Amino acid sequence: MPSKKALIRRPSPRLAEGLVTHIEREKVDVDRALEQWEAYARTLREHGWETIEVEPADDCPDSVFVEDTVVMYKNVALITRPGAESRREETAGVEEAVARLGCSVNWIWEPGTLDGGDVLKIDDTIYVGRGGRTNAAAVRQMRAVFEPLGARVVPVPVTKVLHLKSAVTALPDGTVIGHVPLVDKPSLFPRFLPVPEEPGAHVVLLGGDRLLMSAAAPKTADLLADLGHEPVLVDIGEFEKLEGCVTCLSVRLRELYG
Ligand SMILES: NC(=O)NCCC[C@H](N)C(=O)O
Repeated sequence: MPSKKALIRRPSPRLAEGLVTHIEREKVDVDRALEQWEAYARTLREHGWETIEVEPADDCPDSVFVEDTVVMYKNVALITRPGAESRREETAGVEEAVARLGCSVNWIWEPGTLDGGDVLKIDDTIYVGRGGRTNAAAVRQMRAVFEPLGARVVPVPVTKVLHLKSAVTALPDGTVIGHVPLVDKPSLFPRFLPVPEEPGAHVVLLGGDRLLMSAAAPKTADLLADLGHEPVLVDIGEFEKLEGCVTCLSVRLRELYG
């Protein structure tokens, strides 16, 4: 049954200690981040999404990036085992939240490691980035969980950025978009549209033609608007300093029952 709920998680007061892997560390303004997070959540609600706050994890600096802790397919939640050890404690609160919503719950087990940011779903195709955070054992485990439900799991290499979805996401019609210098192999995707800015590669589908995007990608917003989409821009600059993007601040639950 279609549902429009989105998990979000309030930033930790320790946000500024979050991990940085592929970019230079910059000072994060935690108060500003909180304002940006509130505006992000408000935007989801303004576009018809009921936001559900996962219990905050104040000791986990990266916990606001809730997308990395769970992957949804239909009403089945796969609780991840994050590739960075410092993020492993984030999953407990998320597991509780999805169980309370009536999802079936599965887990990635050791030696598997998986970050939700490495998972891009386009209908029943689930692309998984095999990069710094996600390993082959997790790809096999994900196959075992989701393929019996009708999915096809397609692993793709990720070497230039933190996560697959740091490099590419998909438009409502399934076209994959990405900033070419950061995409390992654009030809792996059946339809690929290059975008001119790195943050332009990240869209969250709000419904209809509406695309939630970073305000840091104005040229891409113009390009996509010119193609008939409706960009909705949010400033998430403090999270971008920690390699976050619009996708990682929420998990949309689109097929819950009851
Ligand atoms: N899915 C995402 O894009 N997550 C961003 C995670 C950023 C965080 N600082 C990390 O390195 O894990």
